[in-house]
Amino acid sequence: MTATLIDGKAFAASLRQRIATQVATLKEKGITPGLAVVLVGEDPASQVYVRSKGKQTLEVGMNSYEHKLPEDTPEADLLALIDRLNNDPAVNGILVQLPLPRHMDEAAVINAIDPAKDVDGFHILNVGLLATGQKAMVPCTPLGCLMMLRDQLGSLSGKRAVVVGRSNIVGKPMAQLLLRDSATVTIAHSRTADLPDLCRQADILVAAVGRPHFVQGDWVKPGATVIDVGINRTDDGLVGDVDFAAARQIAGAITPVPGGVGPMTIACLLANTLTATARANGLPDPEGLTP
Ligand SMILES: NC(=O)C1=CN([C@@H]2O[C@H](COP(=O)(O)OP(=O)(O)OC[C@H]3O[C@@H](n4cnc5c(N)ncnc54)[C@H](OP(=O)(O)O)[C@@H]3O)[C@@H](O)[C@H]2O)C=CC1
Ligand SMILES: Nc1nc(=O)c2c([nH]1)NC[C@@H]1CN(c3ccc(C(=O)N[C@@H](CCC(=O)O)C(=O)O)cc3)C=[N+]21
Repeated sequence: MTATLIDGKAFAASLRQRIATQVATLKEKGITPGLAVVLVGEDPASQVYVRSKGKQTLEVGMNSYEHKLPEDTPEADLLALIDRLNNDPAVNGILVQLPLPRHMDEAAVINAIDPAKDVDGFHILNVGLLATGQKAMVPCTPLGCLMMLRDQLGSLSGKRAVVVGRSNIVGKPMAQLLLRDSATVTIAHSRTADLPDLCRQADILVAAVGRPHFVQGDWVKPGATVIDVGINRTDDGLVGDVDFAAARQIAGAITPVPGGVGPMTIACLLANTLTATARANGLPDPEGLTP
């Protein structure tokens, strides 16, 4: 039996459709959500993401504001731009593309964003709200993974989940969301002992490592749901962190790369922008877009 393919591209398209409908309703009230994306430097991969984010933002009926700054921009200039965006009522969401140039203090920049406009969910206030089970802005990649897992499995309660990777942008918030849904969660990383054995216990296996084909087919529990967050550019094109060809023979369901988590990340960014806009206007959270 080969695994069910979890079609992130189609899931994201239907999510964007729902978002577009809700944006249209807001516009009737005279409210147009606005998303500002800030890119510092010339990284070609980042430019691709920023372009597709901008395009999809417009497609759902939101306003898109792009700010491209040169690589050698002083940190103070970036902080001044963030301050302007924080105070601009047309801007409901702010995303500063990471990684930042080495001369900048990433934490200081992220924490300068108004937490209510922090559509990445990286601000320490949002991290703390998520960790304590309060209403937060939730990081887009883990939120997209959660939506696909719930769609695939229904309840996650009591399932054993292993998250490989402990970054602030993927691994840790993914673990928080799984825990909130009452999965039994283990976070693995580069110092984890017996990683293959640990992975073999997982009903839900999330790979966010940044190494092409790192998770082997025989690390997968038969029937498990495998979420591949990895985006690795190789000579064979874009590949994930999971040996997809081998894993799909064993898993119950698996996300492909491309066409899995990536498109859901961008759709969830639009979802968060809509949520931030609703909250800024004292409206209830949009249906089905928050965890
Ligand atoms: N699809 C999408 O929308 C997105 C995809 N990504 C992709 O996801 C991947 C992960 O991203 P990100 O979390 O930012 O990456 P980081 O580099 O910040 O974190 C990688 C994690 O993997 C762990 N790791 C590295 N080597 C090993 C190993 N040999 N065994 C076990 N664990 C290991 C590291 O452990 P340690 O902490 O011990 O060093 C670290 O916790 C990347 O491919 C990235 O491109 C990222 C964001 C969004
Ligand atoms: N502040 C910030 N927030 C982020 O969310 C953020 C970031 N910085 N820096 C970079 C990473 C990476 N990331 C991706 C988004 C979409 C795809 C995506 O749509 N991928 C397509 C393929 C696109 C292609 O072909 O290159 C897919 O997987 O099908 C991938 C990766 C968001 N990130």
